Amino acid sequence: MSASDRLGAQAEPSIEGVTRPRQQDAPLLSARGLKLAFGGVKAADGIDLDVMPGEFLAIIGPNGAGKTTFINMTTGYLRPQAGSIEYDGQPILGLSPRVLVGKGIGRSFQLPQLFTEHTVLENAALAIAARAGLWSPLVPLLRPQWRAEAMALLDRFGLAPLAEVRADALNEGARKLADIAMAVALQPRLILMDEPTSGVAAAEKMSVVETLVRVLRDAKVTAVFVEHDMEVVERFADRVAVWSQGRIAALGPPETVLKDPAVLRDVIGIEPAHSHA
Ligand SMILES: Nc1ncnc2c1ncn2[C@@H]1O[C@H](COP(=O)(O)OP(=O)(O)OP(=O)(O)O)[C@@H](O)[C@H]1O
Repeated sequence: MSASDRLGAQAEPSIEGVTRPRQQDAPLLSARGLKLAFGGVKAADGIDLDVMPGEFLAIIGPNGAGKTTFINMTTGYLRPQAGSIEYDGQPILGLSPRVLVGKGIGRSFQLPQLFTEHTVLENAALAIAARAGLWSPLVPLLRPQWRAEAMALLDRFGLAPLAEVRADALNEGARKLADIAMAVALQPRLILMDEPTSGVAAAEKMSVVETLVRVLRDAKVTAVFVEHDMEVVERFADRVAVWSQGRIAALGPPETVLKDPAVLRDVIGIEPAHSHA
């Protein structure tokens, strides 16, 4: 998918639906019995998951476990063969990514989807213009209010000093933040992030995560993120879901799940020190 597909897909203005009262403790996202097989590969084999408003839920698991498939199903890029997904109490299966963005479901990608020949500021302004339902490579920066909003957005992500830098000249940490800033420009209530720290140098990884967590918490955005770095999971996730062969093998707070001997062995690759042979 190209960067322009991404914004093109998000450019349609949202239609305000009738919101019905929700219980305080109702999940924002609720998946039940999701199944999807590619040939003989079961990428989802009965996924049940509730994500509560305001929580940060990390998804961990080995390569090929079906983590990205879950994000693709939730954001309208893949349709499961069985099961249901509700967002804010409403069924969303079959809705396009564009419609889901309008409903407040944002996403960032493993490989950032930026307009590489444009500056960071232009990228942000384009996302803001897309939210307004307008699309033109030139119009956004001609509108002073979009430029001002784009600068304010970049400032929240600590990217203001890089506003005039072309996206293809950014290091990976800044690129990831710029990508997430574009998703935040679309004002999501829920964001799904596929490996927000992959490729980011170890020295800057924590500051990248601290920045994005601060911005998302300030904006009261609920987050689901795929993560391979257990230190990041431990520090920033409220709960962890462990994916294994298309199923959720464990779910709970990091302090519990990351001590589970099976998780240590199968996901993190550490043999537990004391086993009951
Ligand atoms: N569009 C597709 N067509 C065919 N097979 C697919 C497709 N998408 C995913 N798969 C397969 O489904 C399985 C789960 O893939 P998925 O990308 O969801 O795993 P993952 O847990 O995100 O892995 P990774 O950590 O490597 O990104 C893999 O075996 C993958 O090859």
